[in-house]
Amino acid sequence: MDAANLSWASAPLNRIQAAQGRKDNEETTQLQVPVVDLAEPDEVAARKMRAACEDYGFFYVANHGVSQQLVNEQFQASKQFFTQPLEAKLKLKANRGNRGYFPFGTGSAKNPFTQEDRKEAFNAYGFETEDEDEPFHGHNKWPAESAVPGFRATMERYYGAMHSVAQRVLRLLALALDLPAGFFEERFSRPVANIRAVHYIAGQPSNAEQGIFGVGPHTDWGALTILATDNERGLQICVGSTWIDVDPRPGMFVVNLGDMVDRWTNGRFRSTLHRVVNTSERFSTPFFMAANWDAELAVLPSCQVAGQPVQTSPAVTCGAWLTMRRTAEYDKRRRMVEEESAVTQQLPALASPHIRAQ
Ligand SMILES: O=C(O)CCC(=O)C(=O)O
Ligand SMILES: [Fe+2]
Repeated sequence: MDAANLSWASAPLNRIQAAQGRKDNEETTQLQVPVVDLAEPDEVAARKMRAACEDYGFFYVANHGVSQQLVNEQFQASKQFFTQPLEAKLKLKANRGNRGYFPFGTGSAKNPFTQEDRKEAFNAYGFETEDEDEPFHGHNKWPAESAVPGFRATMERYYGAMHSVAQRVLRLLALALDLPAGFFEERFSRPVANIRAVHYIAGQPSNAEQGIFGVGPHTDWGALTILATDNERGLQICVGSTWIDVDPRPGMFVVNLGDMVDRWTNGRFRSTLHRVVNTSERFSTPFFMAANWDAELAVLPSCQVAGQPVQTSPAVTCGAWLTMRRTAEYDKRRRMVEEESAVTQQLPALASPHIRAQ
């Protein structure tokens, strides 16, 4: 390992501290999640992605190739879905497969230390199986075509577009790690991936001091998340001990890394704690992509650095990791989370004591 490789472990904090101390026209420069322009040559985009992944675990993507019309149609479809009477939505209530409808206040909080999230949501995956007992497997639960015309077709089209963006991001991510561009292809040949339409309810604003959130502080379980939001603010990420806003930017998506990339890279590329503090009604649609169900989450050889501890225990598969994170969520089994979860590793960084107090 050369000196340049050895320095990556301390690079993120150094860079962020430098950014915090910098003055620009007498005003302190605000920390800003960087933009990666997907139309730039691979080596340029990969270099920017590398810095963003080390410093923030978050970046915007511009020139991603998805039309604004499809993004708008998707939000229209999502609104139509949530406008249905609760009774109709409850017929699609999600079960073990994590597919279908998640009503407001029914245990969908991802962080066992906060109150339930102030949102309702709908999940559909890019694959279906006959096995309804296995977590994350089974059939999607679409509403009848007559109930929400065009919903399924629009969401499936949107899923396809997100999958294409994700594949481009994965190639750049491999280059950013000095690996061949196709390195991740095999691990994502049958990804556990889904779109999640989310509705943060009107009249249910967050209150961070009271531990009330649209989505409580959490890390994402998978490898990559590609997020579209409406124009309402709300997303915040934890950098050092500060929460910074990641506001909507026209024509761009927000991409963040999940726990799987954090594990593969031994923490070099971060799965960053984030939350939603919304003040009014808000719609967002994350696309979550985890690896193949049986992909191993062992640290990549190129990310094992002499002198750095390696996250080895236990070596898990993608499916085991997802199942464990979900079990921790639903059962609120704190000990399991404390032992295993990146959420807990980052919790001491939180400013508000209320979050842990419950
Ligand atoms: O709605 C957002 O802005 C982010 C949602 C999120 O972080 C999640 O669902 O994992
Ligand atoms: Fe998230």
